[in-house]
Amino acid sequence: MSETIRELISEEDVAAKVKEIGAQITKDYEGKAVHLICVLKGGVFFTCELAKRIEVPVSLDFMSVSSYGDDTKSSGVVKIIKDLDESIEGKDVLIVEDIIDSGRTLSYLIEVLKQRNPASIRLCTLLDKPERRVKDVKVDYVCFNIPDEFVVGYGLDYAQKYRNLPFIGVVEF
Ligand SMILES: O=P(O)(O)OC[C@H]1O[C@H](OP(=O)(O)OP(=O)(O)O)[C@H](O)[C@@H]1O
Ligand code: HPA
Ligand SMILES: [Mg+2]
Repeated sequence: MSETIRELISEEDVAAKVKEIGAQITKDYEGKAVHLICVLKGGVFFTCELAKRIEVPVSLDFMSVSSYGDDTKSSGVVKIIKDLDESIEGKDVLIVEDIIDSGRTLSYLIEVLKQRNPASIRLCTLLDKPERRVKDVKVDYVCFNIPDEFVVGYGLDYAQKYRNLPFIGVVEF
């Protein structure tokens, strides 16, 4: 069975919105440094583009969690595959995600990171699917709200494919 991809958000629209959110973050963190935590693998493209649009000092760390495996449905179990390299104690942490869907991944991650005493913790996501929420998550920065469809591109995968698409597309089976 092979799938096709229908464009949902163009490369140009993503770039413009990332710039806008970067400017908002710059304003909100004025006089501080921001410690970005990229949630691998999906968050990596967005993190790189967003970091370039933030004009306060930025540091970066990476965490890898997985709940979807190669499926379009969450397993419901979030696993830490790679933890952070550095302590976040006293830092202003901004978690950067590609998508909040059921909310399971982020509600788990926020609980884990809160225990480590950061000065603050906020969440920025490229995409939000609010209709699908199972776990409540407070999202501070959202680039796009999207309908309940499985999307790929700009870091998001279906069975590890399509992460490198420069736009956001819907998978049609
Ligand atoms: O809100 P949720 O329902 O928990 O879904 C969102 C999470 O699922 C995806 O990760 P995935 O487990 O597919 O790992 P990946 O980023 O390596 O593709 C996505 O990148 C988010 O981290
Ligand atoms: O729509 C999606 N696409 C890719 N990965 C995902 N993980 C949660 N939702 C999605
Ligand atoms: Mg995935």
